[in-house]
Amino acid sequence: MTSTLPTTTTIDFLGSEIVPEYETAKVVILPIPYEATTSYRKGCENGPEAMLEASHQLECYDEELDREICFDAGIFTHAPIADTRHGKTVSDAEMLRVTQETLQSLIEQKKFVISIGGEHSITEGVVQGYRQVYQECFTVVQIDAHGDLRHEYQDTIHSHACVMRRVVNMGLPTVQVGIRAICQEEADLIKEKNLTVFRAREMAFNLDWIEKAIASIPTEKVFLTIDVDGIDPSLIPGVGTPEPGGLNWYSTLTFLRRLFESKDVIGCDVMELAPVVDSVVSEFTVAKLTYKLIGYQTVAKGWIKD
Ligand SMILES: N=C(N)NCCCCNCCCN
Ligand SMILES: [Mn+2]
Ligand SMILES: [Mn+2]
Repeated sequence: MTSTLPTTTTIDFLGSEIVPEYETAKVVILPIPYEATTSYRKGCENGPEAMLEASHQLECYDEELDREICFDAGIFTHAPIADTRHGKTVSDAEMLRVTQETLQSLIEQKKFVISIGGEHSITEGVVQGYRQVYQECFTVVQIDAHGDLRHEYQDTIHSHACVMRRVVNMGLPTVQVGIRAICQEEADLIKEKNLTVFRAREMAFNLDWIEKAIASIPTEKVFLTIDVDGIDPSLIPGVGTPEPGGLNWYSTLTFLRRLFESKDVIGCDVMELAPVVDSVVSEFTVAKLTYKLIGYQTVAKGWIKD
C-alpha cells in the first residue's frame, strides 16, 4: 500500500556530497519548522527547508576566512523536529519538550548546534536544553528588531513576542541588539530590570556599539539567538514582522566575528525566516549568515584541519 502522508526528507546543509559521518561532525544543523503564534505574515514553518535548499548555492570556500570551512568543521543536518507543516498540530508544551530534549542530547554529545526556526518562541526550549547541560551561567545575546519581552501576547505566554521575557525569568543575563520595536510594557521592564539593550537607532551611525556590546556581556559563555528580522528587511524581506532600520550585513558580520573570538559561544539559533514567493534573497542571506556563524566558530575553536 502506498502512503499518501507527506514524508519529511531532510535536505542537507550545503548538499549531501559534503555531509560527514554524524560521529565526526562538530556542527549539527537542527531544523525546527514550528509555527503557531506568529501574529502578522505567516510562513516561518517553511523557513528551515528554504534555507537548507538555498545553502546548496553557497560557495564552500569562505573568502574572508580563506578556507573551505565545511571540511574543517564537518556539518551534519538533523531531521526536522516539532514540524507543524502540512497542517500538523504540535502543542507549545510538546514543541518545548522535544526541543529541550533534542538539544540536551546533542549538547551532551559535544555537538555545536545551530537550531533553525521556525518561530522565535522555540528559543525558550533551546535555551532550556543548554541549562540542563551547563551548570555555569551564560548570557543570551539576541539580535532582533523586537524586544520580545511581553509577559503574554494574544493569550499565550509562549508567543514569539514573549520569548525573551521567558529567558529573563529564567534568571539568565541578556544583551539585546538591534531593537527598534517595543511596547510600553517592554520599555517599563527594560527600565525596571535595567536590561542591556542596544537600540538600532543608536547603532546606526556609530560602529562603537560593537565593542560596547561585547564589553557589556557579563559571562564568558554565550548563547546567541538571531531573529532574522533584526537584520534590515532590505537584506531579508522574508520575515513575518518586518521593521525598517535594521542591522546591515557587514556590521552584523563584524559583531559576530568579535563575539565568537572573544567569548565561548555554546550554541546559536537562527529564527523567523518566512520565505517570500518568487524571491530567494531572504533564504540565501540566512543560509550565508548560518555558514558565517559556522566559520567564525570553527576559527575560534581551532577546528581547522591542516
Ligand atoms: N517578535 C515579534 N515578531 N513580535 C511582533 C509583535 C507584534 C506586535 N504588534 C502589535 C501591534 C499592536 N499595536
Ligand atoms: Mn523580531
Ligand atoms: Mn524575535
